[in-house]
Order: sequence, then C-alpha cells, then structure tokens
Amino acid sequence: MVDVPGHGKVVVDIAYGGAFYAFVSAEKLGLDICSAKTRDLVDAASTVTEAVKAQFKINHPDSEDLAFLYGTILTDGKDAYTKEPTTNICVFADEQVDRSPTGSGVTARIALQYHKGLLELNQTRAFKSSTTGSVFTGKAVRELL
Ligand SMILES: O=C(O)[C@H]1NCC[C@@H]1O
Repeated sequence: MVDVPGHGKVVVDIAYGGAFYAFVSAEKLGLDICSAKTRDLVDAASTVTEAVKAQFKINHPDSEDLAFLYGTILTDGKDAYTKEPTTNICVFADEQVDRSPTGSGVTARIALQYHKGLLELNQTRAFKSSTTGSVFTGKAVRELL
C-alpha cells in the first residue's frame, strides 16, 4: 500500500524483470489508459514512482546497483489471462515513456502474473503499448527461486 499524493492509499505491485517497476492499474488513479492524455499518464506514473521511492526500500539479492525502482507501469488492469493483449504504458528513468511495451517491464509483469497464479509456465501472454500499439509476447519458462 502506497500513499500516493492526490490519490490516497493505492495498492501497488513491485516486480523485477531486469529492473524493478511498480505496477498499478491506471483506473485506480482515475485514468483510462487508452483515452487519457499521455501527459496525464506520465504525471500519475511519476507520482507513483516518487511515492514508492520515498516509502519503500528496494532490495536485490545479488546486486546493490540494481536495487532501485526504475519506473512505474500503468496497466489496463487485465492481469487475468486472455488471448487479447493487455495494454500498458511504461514511464521510466527521468519521466521517459517507452514506445514499446518494455522488455524488462513485460518480463517483470509476467513474473508478477505467474506469481499470482494468473499465468502458467509456457503460457504465452501478449502486451501492448498504449502509446504506439506495438505488441510484445512473453512467457515464464521456469522458476529460479
Ligand atoms: O525495454 C526495456 O527494457 C528498456 N526500454 C525502456 C526501459 C528499459 O530500459
């Protein structure tokens, strides 16, 4: 639970896929990921990033260099499996917006969905960028920990 200025207490997931990201449905921040202005999505995502950074310490088991939040990914909330792509926007680093669904972000989201029992091993899921419509697919292939 993160206290997000302007939005109150919001449940946020944090997952790692080569970098750490916070994940939250845009709807929980009062935004429709498909129709909202990119500026508004960036502002909301950045507010989440700053709130998580201020309220949580991120740990990485092997590398202190990787122990930081790289950004926030706003989603359409469709984490339960469907064949249709689930849409997201990745706002990372210094308020940069990825034109793709984000390799490390998709990897982190797959790990999160697998962890929640929403994806099975070798079940391919598709992810779409809300800004460009580009699609990545990915799947969890084995557990490491
Ligand atoms: O797709 C990726 O993982 C990279 N693109 C933006 C955020 C990461 O650096």
